[in-house]
Amino acid sequence: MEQGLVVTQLDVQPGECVKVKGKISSDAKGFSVNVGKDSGTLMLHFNPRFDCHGDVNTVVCNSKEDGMWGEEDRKADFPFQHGDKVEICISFDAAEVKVKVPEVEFEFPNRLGMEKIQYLAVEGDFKVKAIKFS
Ligand SMILES: CCCO[C@@H]1O[C@H](CO)[C@@H](O[C@@H]2O[C@H](CO)[C@H](O)[C@H](OCc3cn(Cc4ccccc4)nn3)[C@H]2O)[C@H](O)[C@H]1NC(C)=O
Repeated sequence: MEQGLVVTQLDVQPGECVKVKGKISSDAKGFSVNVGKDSGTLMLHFNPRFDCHGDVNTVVCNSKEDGMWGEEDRKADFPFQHGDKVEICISFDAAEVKVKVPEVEFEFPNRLGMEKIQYLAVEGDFKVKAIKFS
């Protein structure tokens, strides 16, 4: 599998936005957008699953602390289709992380109380076209 996009040395503050624009593969099984301190300490692992890990058309969110996954949070909405071009906007504050996609806004607790995003990684069946910080 191709290595996805990884961006380090970021300094994204509360209220600011990380925008990831890209295209979901036409045969996607799943993809993930990860933000946090580094690969082992994630504020949010945002993982739309078309058909993987036993899930079908399910968004799974989680955190990771010192390399250990937290408790998964499965969302009710699945606003993605194979081949979609999407823009995913992630912002946060002391209490929660928000993930805005067309038509739906997902929320996830800022379990680790992280005060900045230093790391972004996009993995799986998603071709990144652009990223923007605003
Ligand atoms: C019921 C007992 C077993 O539970 C299962 O345990 C699996 C292993 O921990 C859970 O799957 C893991 O869930 C994590 C989030 O909680 C992550 O999603 C783990 O994947 C990390 C990962 C990303 N990637 C790159 C990637 C990303 C997207 C598509 C393709 C590759 N490779 N591995 C993924 O392997 C999976 O979500 C979990 N299922 C349930 C229902 O709890």
